[in-house]
Amino acid sequence: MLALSGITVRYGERPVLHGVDVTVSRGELLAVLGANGSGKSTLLRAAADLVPVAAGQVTVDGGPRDRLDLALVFQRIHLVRRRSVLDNVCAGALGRLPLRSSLLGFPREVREEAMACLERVGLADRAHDRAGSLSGGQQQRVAVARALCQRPRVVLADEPVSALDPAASEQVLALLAELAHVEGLAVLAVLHQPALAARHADRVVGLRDGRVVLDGRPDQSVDSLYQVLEPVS
Ligand SMILES: Nc1ncnc2c1ncn2[C@@H]1O[C@H](COP(=O)(O)OP(=O)(O)OP(=O)(O)O)[C@@H](O)[C@H]1O
Repeated sequence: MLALSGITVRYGERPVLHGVDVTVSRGELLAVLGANGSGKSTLLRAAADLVPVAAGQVTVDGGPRDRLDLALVFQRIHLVRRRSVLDNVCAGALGRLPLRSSLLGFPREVREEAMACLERVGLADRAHDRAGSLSGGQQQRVAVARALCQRPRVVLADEPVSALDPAASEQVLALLAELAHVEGLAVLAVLHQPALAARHADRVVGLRDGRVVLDGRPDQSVDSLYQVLEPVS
């Protein structure tokens, strides 16, 4: 389980998260919704240790978090476009490989594991194509495969479908839900689309001005999910 407890983040003097408590169980896809500036990305960055927290703590399965436990998927897809799809997925394993072996090319076991990750996202047939030749939705699925190849316990996805068309968005969200349900990962995804959250997430957290204002099942009321997105009057 990923547990964020009492997370407070300030940028300069300005508090952006005020003692936020959020948990994501293994096997669960949690969607975080909120208006622009409500603190969603900051929460994800705090979980990933990419921003200093003024107070609170982050644990994974009850212990201190290890960088390798957490795999990140971003809105802007960071693939090496001129390298093969397979090499990009292999890069997910870099954190656990000795530098020498990665400089010499990825070992066979890693390439086999990366291939299995590509099968998982339905792109094994594109393994030897240049990553840059894939569509945006396919590239995001490669980014998910790379995250999987890291063997994480937690996946943190920051607006993973914001740049994708509706069909590709559904595919990527369904894939993230499957990783949670089948692989038993804890998956936290920051989303802007309540309808997508309602269809795919197991639980939804709503943030408003750096505070949790909703935490529940996504089927409770899509209206209440939309209300979270309304700016504070
Ligand atoms: N590096 C930074 N330095 C200073 N202020 C920041 C920084 N990053 C974010 N902020 C501010 O913190 C607040 C929360 O930003 P954050 O990006 O977490 O919100 P968000 O909910 O993810 O927004 P969006 O939906 O627009 O991506 C905003 O007011 C933003 O201006």
